[in-house]
Amino acid sequence: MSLITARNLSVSHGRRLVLSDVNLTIEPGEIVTIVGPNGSGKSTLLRALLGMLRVSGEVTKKPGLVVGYVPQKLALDPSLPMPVTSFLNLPKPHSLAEQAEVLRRVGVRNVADQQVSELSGGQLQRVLLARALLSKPDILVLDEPTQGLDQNGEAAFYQLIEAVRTETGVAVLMVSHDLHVVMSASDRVICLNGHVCCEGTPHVVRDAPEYRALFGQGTRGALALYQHEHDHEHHGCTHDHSTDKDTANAG
Ligand SMILES: Nc1ncnc2c1ncn2[C@@H]1O[C@H](COP(=O)(O)OP(=O)(O)OP(=O)(O)O)[C@@H](O)[C@H]1O
Repeated sequence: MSLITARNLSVSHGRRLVLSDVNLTIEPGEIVTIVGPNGSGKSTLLRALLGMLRVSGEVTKKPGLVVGYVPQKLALDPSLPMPVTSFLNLPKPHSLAEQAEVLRRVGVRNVADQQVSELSGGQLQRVLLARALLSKPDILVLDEPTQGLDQNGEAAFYQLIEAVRTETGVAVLMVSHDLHVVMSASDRVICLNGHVCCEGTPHVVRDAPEYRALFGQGTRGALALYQHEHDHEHHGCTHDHSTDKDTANAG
């Protein structure tokens, strides 16, 4: 059974239609990335899929689905002492051994006693990932998890995500406002601009006219940083939105 299915999903903020008629499914173990310009509705789509917004259409989740959410930013008061080990116990306590194992897994084994507010950007993202993994999720949901990291940091983070997926079989749904390296770490990319412009494997989307109208070809170089081998079937783009080019804005 699919983990999450959206059918004819539309979302309005006030009177403004932000997402219209989105159809998608997330299957167990796959890495799906949503790309699109600023304001194209990526975060709205995530929140709608997570049941945080009123929508029209239908969102179905596998019964008992466990979601590990990795936020874009952490809203912690920096003046409050919060060692990593306490942070990992929110909302549910975990043994020190479990914590040590998951910190090791995400490549920050020595930060347990540090203050969360003193972590570097890359360390913090890994700690947020560790916390999400402690819930043993069926799906990790990440909203622009590498904001503020440089391109190498970004590539390393997505390689880690892929390694975790391979080890645990967790599905991954990520949002990015740009192509960068994230796309090549994905099995499937959904290009969003208020609606699904095109979707498919990274290469299919990269070559799709709808995608190029939004992003041009300037991000090709970043793809070379990290290539992911695809040995499964390619999905074609679903429909032609050549008129999108008139309103395209690379943000
Ligand atoms: N709570 C809200 N109330 C009103 N409008 C909103 C709200 N949240 C988002 N919007 C609007 O909905 C549109 C889509 O926003 P959303 O945050 O989903 O885009 P995004 O693709 O994630 O953008 P970015 O790449 O800049 O993060 C934007 O025009 C935004 O201004």
